[in-house]
Amino acid sequence: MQIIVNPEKREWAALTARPQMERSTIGPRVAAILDAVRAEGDDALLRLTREIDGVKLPSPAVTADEIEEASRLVPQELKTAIATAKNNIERFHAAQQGEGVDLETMPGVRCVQKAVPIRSVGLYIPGGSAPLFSTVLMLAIPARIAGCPQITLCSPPDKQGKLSPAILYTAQLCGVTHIFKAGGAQAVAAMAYGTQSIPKADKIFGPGNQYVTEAKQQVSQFTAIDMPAGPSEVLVMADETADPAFVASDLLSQAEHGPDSQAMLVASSRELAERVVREVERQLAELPREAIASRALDHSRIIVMDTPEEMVEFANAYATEHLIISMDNPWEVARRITAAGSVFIGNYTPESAGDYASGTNHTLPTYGWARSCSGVNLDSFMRKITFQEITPAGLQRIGGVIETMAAAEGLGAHKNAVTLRLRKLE
Ligand SMILES: NC(=O)c1ccc[n+]([C@@H]2O[C@H](COP(=O)([O-])OP(=O)(O)OC[C@H]3O[C@@H](n4cnc5c(N)ncnc54)[C@H](O)[C@@H]3O)[C@@H](O)[C@H]2O)c1
Ligand SMILES: N[C@H](CO)Cc1c[nH]c[nH+]1
Ligand SMILES: [Zn+2]
Repeated sequence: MQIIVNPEKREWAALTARPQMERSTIGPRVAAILDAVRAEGDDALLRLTREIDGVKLPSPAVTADEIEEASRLVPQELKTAIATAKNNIERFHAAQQGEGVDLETMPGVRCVQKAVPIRSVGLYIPGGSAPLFSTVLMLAIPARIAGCPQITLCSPPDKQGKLSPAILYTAQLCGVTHIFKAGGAQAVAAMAYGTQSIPKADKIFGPGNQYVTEAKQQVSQFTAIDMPAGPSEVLVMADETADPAFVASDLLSQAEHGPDSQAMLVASSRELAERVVREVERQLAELPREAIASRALDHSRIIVMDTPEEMVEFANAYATEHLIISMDNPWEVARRITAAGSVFIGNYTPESAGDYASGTNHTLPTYGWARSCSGVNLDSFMRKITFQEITPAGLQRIGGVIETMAAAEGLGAHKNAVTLRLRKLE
């Protein structure tokens, strides 16, 4: 990892840049996939699955036998761990349920806001380089709590044409209603437009690689999406109170997701930075996904900054998916964070706790989208509808305001809609 000491402000734009595939390459490739699935439905989906994922399927649907077999194949220890994680994620997301709003803004003028679930949601579960069954928990649990009646899941099949037993088991456990073997941009297209087998979703959720993320952004003209949740990234802020081995393990835990992941360290001294580098090298050599992680580290960076204020400013400028604060008085530092997907406080809060089991959601904005987007949460699966009712006395109170404003905008019909009613009340 490259160490940069006290960079000038003008260098920050380059230092906060993400490794991205050329949009001019990936954009047209994804657009062609979307067009094919839109035009030909299941035929294109199965053809693309054969060409890209290298497996010939008779149908994208998962059978009842496959689901039953999956439950037998998942070891009890994993089922117990999934149950604990599910409980924590359910508790954190159920606690996000609001009371709704029902109040009189003026006597006789009642305004109500009510959350209603999205009818049909599509969940993308990554499975290219690792089947992320934990993502099923992160998406299906809030969808169920929100009350979404139709929950469709797509995930890429392996070379034997199967989904991982852990994905199938977790999907069943969390109340997913339709499960399909489809990955990448073609799966996003199938959920966006619907095919003969796959129901059209009103909103598509889930993380994925650059093809999946680009596809979600392209279909967002037709179907809502959660947010761009692309290749994983982490930024660790560390001072002399940090443990270099812990910091290295957190950087590597995101680097191992994919070659286009990015792990950033903002350190308070060069000495700390060098200790972390030594730890990264030591731990990396022992990782099963060493090759993937080391490619991600090629475009990862260590920035050394003199003051905590500068470190905070840089973290906010980077707007990372995951932010770890391994610094003295971490909550005080966290108070000044204005852009991050999810924040991990102190030396004993590894980022992987949020990936799996603490209760927070791991589907989070990447590429700096944390400046304007939230991660997936209960609200993501709802729409808020407003209602209003005005009594005759209420209209007599507010009517003049509406008439004056409508007249000032030159909209006579708007004004009349009030005037006619007020006359009737005279
Ligand atoms: N931001 C988040 O919240 C979050 C959460 C979890 C995972 N992730 C990220 O999700 C990603 C998972 O990626 P993955 O690749 O393992 O699985 P994936 O399921 O996202 O992508 C696999 C699919 O990509 C498609 N694909 C691959 N190469 C292609 C090509 N050349 N042309 C067209 N399509 C192609 C294939 O259809 C394949 O099925 C990682 O980058 C990880 O960091 C992000
Ligand atoms: N870190 C990923 C989000 O960027 C989520 C994940 C799932 N499994 C392991 N990690
Ligand atoms: Zn992770």
